[in-house]
Amino acid sequence: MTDNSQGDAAPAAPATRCGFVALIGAPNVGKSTLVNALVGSKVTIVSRKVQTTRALIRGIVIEDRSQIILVDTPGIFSPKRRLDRAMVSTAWSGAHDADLVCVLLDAKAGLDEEADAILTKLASVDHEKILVLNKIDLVPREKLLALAKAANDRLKFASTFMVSALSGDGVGDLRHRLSEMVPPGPFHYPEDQMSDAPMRHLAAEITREKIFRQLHQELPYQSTVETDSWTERKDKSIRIEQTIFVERESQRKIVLGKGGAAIKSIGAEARKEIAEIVGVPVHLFLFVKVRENWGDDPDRYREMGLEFPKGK
Ligand SMILES: Nc1nc2c(ncn2[C@@H]2O[C@H](COP(=O)(O)OP(=O)(O)OP(=O)(O)O)[C@@H](O)[C@H]2O)c(=O)[nH]1
Repeated sequence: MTDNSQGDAAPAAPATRCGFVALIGAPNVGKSTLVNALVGSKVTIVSRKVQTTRALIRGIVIEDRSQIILVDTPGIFSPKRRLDRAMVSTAWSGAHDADLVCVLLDAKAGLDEEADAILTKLASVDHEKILVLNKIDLVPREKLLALAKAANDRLKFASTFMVSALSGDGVGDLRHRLSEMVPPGPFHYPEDQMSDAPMRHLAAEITREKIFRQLHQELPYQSTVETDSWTERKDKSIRIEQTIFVERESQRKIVLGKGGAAIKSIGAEARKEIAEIVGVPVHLFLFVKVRENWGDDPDRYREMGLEFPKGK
């Protein structure tokens, strides 16, 4: 890693920043509207269909020299059924993995039961948190100040923003603050891949899930999947190439299966699910590669949207 902050060598280019920001809020607080306002028209947002099933990238913002990757945390509500509880715990783990947490409250609804449950739960998340009061166009100023104070009394927030995602009011300030708060580091997504990035990432997640479902008893370590290319063809179908990385030759054989049976079935399931989401036919090509020590490579963790465990 290079350090541009000291030394008297030639002046370095200003350092970049990049980080994952988890958006947390009860249903209907305006998350989608805010993502659209933050991102602008640059990046296509992942289909709404998949929001309820897994945490995923909602949009990528470039501000100054920072790349801000907005991640969704689906299903943050008071879970009643067991299945819902499992889903919510996945969502919260998304919050733990992110670099920053952005908590959205509906200013009109105030600190209702759902908002209260979220604030309680957030007490166990160590990352810096930003409070965003949305829909300020619907609420008189005094009420906003009282709500900001009440929420800050409940939980320590690094900053509080009052915005209207719908009108765009206050959104620029929020974007700027996020760009300052994400940690220093290289962009995770090259700028020429940004518009595909959410879909590439989601497609890799889907394949990873299929591998896990089919092979978790045989594969002791988690493999990692990367989408190498995503090309739209003339007939509107999409050609996707992915590489599955494993650590040993023996694991490669497991992923391939007898006569390629395992990879064929993983590919068929993943292809079907990706095609359902994108709504056009998909041609999926999977490759399996042995890459020793990928578990020690910070980039692989980033691909998975995880923090590289420090100090090891
Ligand atoms: N008046 C007003 N309405 C808003 C604002 N932001 C969002 N809304 C409305 O609130 C409703 C819910 O917004 P969504 O962005 O779909 O909220 P969400 O449920 O958090 O998003 P998802 O979880 O992605 O479905 C929509 O009708 C929006 O138009 C705002 O700043 N002001």
